[in-house]
Amino acid sequence: MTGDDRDSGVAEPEDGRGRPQGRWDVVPPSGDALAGGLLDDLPEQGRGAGALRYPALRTPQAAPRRPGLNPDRPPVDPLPRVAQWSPFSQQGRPSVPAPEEPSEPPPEPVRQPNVIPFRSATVERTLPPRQPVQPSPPSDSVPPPPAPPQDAPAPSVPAEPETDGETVNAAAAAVPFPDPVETEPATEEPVPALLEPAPAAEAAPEAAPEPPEPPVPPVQPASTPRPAPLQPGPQYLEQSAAPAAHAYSEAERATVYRAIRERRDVRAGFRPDPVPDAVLTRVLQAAHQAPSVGFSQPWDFVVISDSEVRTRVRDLVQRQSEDYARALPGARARAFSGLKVEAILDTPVNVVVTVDPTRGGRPSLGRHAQPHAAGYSAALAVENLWLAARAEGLGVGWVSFSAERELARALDLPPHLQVVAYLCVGYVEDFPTEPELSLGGWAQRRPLSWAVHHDHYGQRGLPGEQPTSLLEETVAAIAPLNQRAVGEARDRQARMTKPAGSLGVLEDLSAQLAGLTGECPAPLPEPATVAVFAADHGVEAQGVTIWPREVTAQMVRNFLAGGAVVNAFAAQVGAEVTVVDVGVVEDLPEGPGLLPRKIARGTADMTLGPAMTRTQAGYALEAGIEVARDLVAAGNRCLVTGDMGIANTTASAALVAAFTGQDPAVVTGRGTGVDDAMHEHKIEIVRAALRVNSIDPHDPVGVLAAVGGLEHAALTGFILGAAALRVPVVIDGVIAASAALAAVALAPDAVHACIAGHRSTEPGHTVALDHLALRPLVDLEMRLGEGSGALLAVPLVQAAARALRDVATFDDAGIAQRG
Ligand SMILES: O=C(O)c1ccc[n+]([C@@H]2O[C@H](COP(=O)([O-])O)[C@@H](O)[C@H]2O)c1
Ligand SMILES: Cc1cc2nc[nH]c2cc1C
Repeated sequence: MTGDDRDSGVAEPEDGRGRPQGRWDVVPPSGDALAGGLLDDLPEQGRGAGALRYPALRTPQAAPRRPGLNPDRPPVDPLPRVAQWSPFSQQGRPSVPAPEEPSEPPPEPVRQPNVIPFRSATVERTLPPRQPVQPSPPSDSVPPPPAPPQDAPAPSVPAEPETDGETVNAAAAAVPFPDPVETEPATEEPVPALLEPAPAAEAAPEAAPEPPEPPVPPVQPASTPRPAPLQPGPQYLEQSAAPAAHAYSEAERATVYRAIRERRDVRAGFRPDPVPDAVLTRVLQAAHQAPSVGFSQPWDFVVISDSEVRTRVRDLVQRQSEDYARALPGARARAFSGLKVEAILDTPVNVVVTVDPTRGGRPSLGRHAQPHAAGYSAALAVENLWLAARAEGLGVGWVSFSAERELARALDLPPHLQVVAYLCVGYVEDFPTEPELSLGGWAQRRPLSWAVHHDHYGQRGLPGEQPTSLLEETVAAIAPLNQRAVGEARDRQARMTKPAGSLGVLEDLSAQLAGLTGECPAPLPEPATVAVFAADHGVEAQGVTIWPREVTAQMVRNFLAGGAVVNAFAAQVGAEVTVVDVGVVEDLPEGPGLLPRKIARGTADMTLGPAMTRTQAGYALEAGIEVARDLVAAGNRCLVTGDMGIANTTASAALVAAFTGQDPAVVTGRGTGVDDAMHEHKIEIVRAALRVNSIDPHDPVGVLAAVGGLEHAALTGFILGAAALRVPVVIDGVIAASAALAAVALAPDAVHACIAGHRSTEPGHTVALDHLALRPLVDLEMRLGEGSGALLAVPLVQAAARALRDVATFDDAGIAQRG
């Protein structure tokens, strides 16, 4: 073992299970092998048709291909496309049992009788009928929703409420979400973005008010006659039966929604004017009226104007933000340097909101089961303060760049109090029209529809809409390249100060980026981020790799510690690394950089039956889509695929064979480095898996479930998610390419979002890329995985976009064109 190996904590091939390197003798499929399988005990396993399942995803024959970047490209795949597959279930999502739990035998090869056309009106859903929402009684902790009178017009409410961190549309440059997508014919009409529309014109904030001369209104203003307090009991029930009885007038409701919509986390542009005591008291009163668990009112407000105290806090914050900035990769660091994180000394007053989690002592109604509820209550006080401040024309900035205990000490808080929020409060020159973080492209607002589920998590849709599955919705959003933008790119390339065609493949690439984003030139594909999907494989038991399964978890730890090749290459190209555990057998440490999305503790041995259930494959697909969504909403404009999973080149070979029809001998490679004998054996194992599982390439989810891995399914979702959001996704080696085959089988136009980062030495990779008609950008005889090859291609992708954006035309530069 080398010193490096020891450092990384990665076991060598002969480690752990006493398996000598080069071992190739086969463990024949047997009941014993099954008992040791990794398949989780999900409800439908081997339990027949009545149990929870994902119906087969099938579509009628694909429509003729629409024009892509290269009309001469061979059709990607003759398979019928996508389908109906529903993650809906009446049962909760099963938890992942501990590894030592005995697992059930894997299911029978999945047969799906209930094949239904995609988006057919006749799709049978398991959803119970939606009940009308009853108005809830007012209480201290649940404010009544303002139900509009049935016959009254709806109040002018923007399509979307707001959170902090924030919006999107104001800065077009900050919006990599799908925008104008043209199906033929080309049109200037933008296709609605996946993001919510901009707030209506009426939502535009007024000019910041002059700090008012404080005519001090009463602390409890009573602008409207107060209705008689409701009494509990029958009378109360009667009153609540009339839905509109307690609604505010339309104008009043519009004002409430306006304050919510226009609240901003303000960092800059504060005025020095003092906040009058009466105004500050009103705002604090609003905070103090917040709902709280068990009516415990666990907050205190420390109002700070002393500049010495504020300087102390500012110094703490500065130190933390410098540490944070140092850890950021390229494009993120540049964006962060332009952000103002605090206005501690720029505001006349700071307010610290604290929580006493012990307030009220023992009879802690509501807190006994949910100990965090005290902190949540204090956060509600913060929101009340924020809204009231907005109504008063005061800006508020929440500074969270300081370690809580450090801050508590700096503020001399008693040890039983915790800091919930440090707020900078003052009058402002202006309120930003959109959240500052979205104006700067740091993050984007997630559409409301992403966050609303019905009855069961995963049944998504706005109220009144028919819920759809994430896969269905994602596939439906995938469209061809925008031919207008492609044409503009080609036209511009012809006029750029370079001989025609001299940028070779990069010209195709920049036109693809323009067509994908619907903009010419396309926005620069940065920041880039690599998502490394990690999982284990039951087929590892068949002796198809020289490395023990435990290395998967060990390498994940290495990724998180920053010690792997993916970390080095990501640092080199300024990308962020996110590791996604979709199926590692071991428990992994919680912490930054790891997304815990474990669906099962590895797959079952695919030579004995399906590697996964359809449900597992479906959850993994969804996990991948959600990771893509989250990374794009977090401001990333270039996604990179990564993988880690001992034995996953075997599953990749099986997938490539299944989707391309090639013989296992052609597509099966040596993975991490097997010798001739083990290679022959590996080919036979792939053959066995394809034989045992009845493979129907027209059912991509079925293929993934039969011979794929959890990371393959998640990568498929990741690629589909990127394509739906019209963000480029750089494909790494054979694992990602086999997932791309599944993605393109589900949604043929997904290929337009794909950029082949490199060519791995695995033969199946070349077969897959040829099938997809993708040309790799880098060919360095690499075969590592992790996203390493794709990361090396990221600067090329960015250079292609930059050339189209920055290079002058002959006209601009006053250079005569030949001929
Ligand atoms: O990306 C590739 O083309 C590639 C080629 C060979 C090996 N790998 C990596 O090696 C591991 C699987 O190799 P094996 O031999 O255990 O199947 C897995 O973690 C992959 O990321 C990856
Ligand atoms: C050490 C090691 C590192 C890897 N990275 C991706 N796959 C891998 C497989 C092994 C064995």
